[in-house]
Amino acid sequence: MSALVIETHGLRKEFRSRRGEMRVAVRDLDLAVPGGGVHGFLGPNGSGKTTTIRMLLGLAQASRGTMALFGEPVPGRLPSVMHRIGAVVESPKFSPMFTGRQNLALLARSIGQPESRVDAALETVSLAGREDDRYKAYSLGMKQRLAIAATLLKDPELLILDEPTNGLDPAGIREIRDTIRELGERGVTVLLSSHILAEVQQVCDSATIIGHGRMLASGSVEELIGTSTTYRVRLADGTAGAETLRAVGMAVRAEADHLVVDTDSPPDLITRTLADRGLYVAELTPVRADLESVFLELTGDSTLGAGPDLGKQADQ
Ligand SMILES: Nc1ncnc2c1ncn2[C@@H]1O[C@H](COP(=O)(O)OP(=O)(O)OP(=O)(O)O)[C@@H](O)[C@H]1O
Repeated sequence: MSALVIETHGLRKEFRSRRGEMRVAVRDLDLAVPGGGVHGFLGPNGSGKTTTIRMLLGLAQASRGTMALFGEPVPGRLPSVMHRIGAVVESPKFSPMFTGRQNLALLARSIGQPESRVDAALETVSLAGREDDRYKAYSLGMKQRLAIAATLLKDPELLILDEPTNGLDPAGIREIRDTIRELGERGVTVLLSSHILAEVQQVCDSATIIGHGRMLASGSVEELIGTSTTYRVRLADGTAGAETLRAVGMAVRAEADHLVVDTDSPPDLITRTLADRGLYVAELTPVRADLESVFLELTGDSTLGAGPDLGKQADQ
C-alpha cells in the first residue's frame, strides 16, 4: 500500500459553460499528501481547490486522471475507505433548535457510532462548556467547530477541510487553527485548503500550492514559504542598529528611514539586542510575505485566480 494518504495523477476537471465554452478548473494535477500532520492546499480563490476535493470525495466526476486515498483507487474503492475519512466541504445541516451535543448525539446514532464519542469530539474542538447551548445561538466559529466535531465522531485518519476559517472573526480563526494543529499533532492527516498564506505558514507542516488548477510547488512549508519573519525596524541611529543586529546573525537591509530585518528569532530579541546597546526602537512591525509575492516568485505571474480567461488559456 502506498505511504501517501492522498494521491492524484494527471487529474483534470473540465466544465462546460452555459455558452458552451470549455473551462478547465483542474489541469493535470499530481497531488501527493503524505500520512500524518497538516498539509496545506494553498491557492487563490478559483484555483481549483474545492473542485479537487469534491472529486476526491466522489462529489464530482473527474474528466481525466487517477486518484487514490490510502492507496485505494477512488472513486471506485471509496466505500472501502470512506469510514477513515472526515470532511467539511459544505456547511453541514444541523438542527438550529437542538443543542450542539444533541446534534452530535443524533449524528453519532445515525452513522452507527457510540454516543460516548460525542464528549471527546466536543472537547477536541473546545466546545465543552457550550455543548448545551442551542445551535442557533452559536457563533459562526462555534458552528464551524461543531462541523469539525461531527467529522471526528468516526475517529478519522484523514480530515479534509475546505477553507474552514472563511468568514470567521479573528478569535474564531485562532480557535479553528489551534484545533487543526492539535489534530495534526495527534497523528491525523489533515488536508487544509486555504487561500491564506499566513494560515498555511502557521498551521501546516507541508503544502501544495496551486494556481489556475495546476500544481506550482509542493514540499515542506519551510522549503516553500520559509519560516523566518521580516520586520520593519525604525530607530534613530540606523547604522549602529544594523551593525548590532548583524553581529547577532540577523540579516539586515538598510532602507531610507528604517531597517528590514529577516530573522527566525522572536521580535523581542531585536528590541533587547538593540536596547542592550542603548539603541531604542521607535517602530517594530512584522512584514508578512503574501500569497501574491510567493506566486510571483513561482510563476512570474501575479494573476492568481482562474480568471475570466480560464477557458481560453493555452492548455500546455
Ligand atoms: N459546477 C461548476 N460549473 C462551472 N464552473 C465551475 C463549477 N465549479 C467550479 N467551477 C469553476 O472552476 C474553477 C475552480 O473553482 P474552485 O471552486 O474549485 O476553486 P477554489 O480554489 O476552491 O476557489 P474558492 O476558494 O473560491 O472556492 C473556477 O473558475 C470556478 O468558477
